[in-house]
Amino acid sequence: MRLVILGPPGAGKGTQAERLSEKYGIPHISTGDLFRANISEGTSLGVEAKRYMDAGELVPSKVTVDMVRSRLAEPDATNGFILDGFPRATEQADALAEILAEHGQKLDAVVSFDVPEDTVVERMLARGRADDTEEVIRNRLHVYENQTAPLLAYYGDFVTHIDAAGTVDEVFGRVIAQLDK
Ligand SMILES: Nc1ncnc2c1ncn2[C@@H]1O[C@H](COP(=O)(O)OP(=O)(O)O)[C@@H](O)[C@H]1O
Ligand SMILES: [Mg+2]
Repeated sequence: MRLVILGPPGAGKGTQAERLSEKYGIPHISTGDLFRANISEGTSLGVEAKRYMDAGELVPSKVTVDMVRSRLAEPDATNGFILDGFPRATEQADALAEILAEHGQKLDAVVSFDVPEDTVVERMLARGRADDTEEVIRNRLHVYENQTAPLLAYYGDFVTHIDAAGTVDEVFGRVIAQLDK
């Protein structure tokens, strides 16, 4: 299964992607996690990405797409993957379609986690990651509305909408009920 998870920051994409990865035996690929790993390892990609992440801005698509392209070329991703945090802009969605076409593949599903803004802000403040301060959160939500939300129209009827309010177990139940259809 080749799956993309969309939704605002704090919607619970990473949590659910982890569980889906276990259930379906396919890798959870999170661009945010890949950037954070690069930051801890002190790579030049990490140094570049950190500037944008600290401000709640998108890392430039060129470097992001290159990173995803090499990750998807790894053997564990040949039979499927769960993409979390990518694509985050329509040009990234175009790039993803191209990468998949190069492998003779296409997406099986795009799942959108729908959750009210108040809830995501609460969740992020509770999580307290480095980029989870109130000011950066505000900017990330703004960037989400402007650059990422248009992906819902981009994928149109292909999107499966999930109510992402509720407990982790409740949301997981809703996701697999849709995917197992
Ligand atoms: N596809 C992407 N394109 C550009 N920047 C990205 C992308 N994915 C992650 N980032 C950067 O990493 C930050 C954190 O992303 P992420 O961990 O996915 O946040 P969340 O889990 O709250 O949605 C983003 O605010 C952005 O700076
Ligand atoms: Mg996440």
